[in-house]
Amino acid sequence: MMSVTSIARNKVLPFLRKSTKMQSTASLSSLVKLEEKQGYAVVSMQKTPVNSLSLEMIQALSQSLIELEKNKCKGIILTSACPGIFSAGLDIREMYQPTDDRLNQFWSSLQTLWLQLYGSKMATVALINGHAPAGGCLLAMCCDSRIMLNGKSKIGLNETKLGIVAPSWFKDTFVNTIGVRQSERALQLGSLFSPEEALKIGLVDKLVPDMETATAVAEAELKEFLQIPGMARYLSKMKIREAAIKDLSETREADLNQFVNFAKTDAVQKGLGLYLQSLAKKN
Ligand SMILES: CCCC/C=C/CC(=O)SCCNC(=O)CCNC(=O)[C@H](O)C(C)(C)COP(=O)(O)OP(=O)(O)OC[C@H]1O[C@@H](n2cnc3c(N)ncnc32)[C@H](O)[C@@H]1OP(=O)(O)O
Repeated sequence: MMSVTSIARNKVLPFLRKSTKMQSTASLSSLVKLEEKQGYAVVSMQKTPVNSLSLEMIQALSQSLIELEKNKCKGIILTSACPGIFSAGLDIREMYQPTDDRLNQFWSSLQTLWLQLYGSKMATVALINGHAPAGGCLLAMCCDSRIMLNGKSKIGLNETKLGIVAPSWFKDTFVNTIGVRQSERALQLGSLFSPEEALKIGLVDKLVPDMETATAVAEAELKEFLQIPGMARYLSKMKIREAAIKDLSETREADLNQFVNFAKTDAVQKGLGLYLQSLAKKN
């Protein structure tokens, strides 16, 4: 089990051997763990307690994908090392009373991560071993297949419950995954689905009863994708995803401005503040 940086230093993974410039910041490397398997990698988010997607976490994930792709890794299983949580979504503290510079970097890095993961040439399986609200759900939907641990966890785009609006590319990813009607309803209601409900609407592809089974099922799923000739598989995926990817690629600046202006409004700041308080009160 190694961090991005330690893998590069020790030159352990075959697909990381040609590694050149690595993100050297120790804080990034401690957030994502990479494990070598036969021909693929397990990418585990390990930002305790809930894998909230802070700027550093987003950049660590991005850096991991860059290195893996650069070194010809064919597939990944994206999962979490935090018990009961896949990812709590965007780190709300990044959006609450932010500095302009940090907010810009945060959103721009998220755009980059989405473009990388949603358009990845690698085969990608999300092993959703816990809650996956909002940005957590988005990460999972960027993958080619989703295996979810059955139980009490919830998954969905719950942005409206925080008084915020999922941007177009979140919506596009949702629509491409579960269809227009389900997305329209779930986006408005900010629905969070149980694993059984998520399976029913196609938000996840398979449920597993425990982690031992989960790992085996995720590996088998990834291998099924990897058996298909890589270029044919990738270009087929792109036929579904390329319109959304092209759209954000061409409108990044406008999307960034829209997000920054929206996030800084009094109404959004008030809503985020109250939401953070409600999370804190729970404890
Ligand atoms: C215009 C904007 C468009 C972009 C839209 C945004 C997309 C997003 O992703 S917004 C984030 C949405 N996420 C959520 O609504 C999830 C909020 N969290 C939870 O519901 C629960 O924490 C969760 C079910 C994930 C886990 O529950 P527990 O295991 O009971 O943990 P706690 O609730 O006690 O949380 C522990 C600790 O983490 C802090 N936390 C949780 N989520 C976030 C988050 N998203 N960002 C930042 N911090 C988060 C929580 O406050 C606790 O902190 P402490 O009290 O300091 O321990």
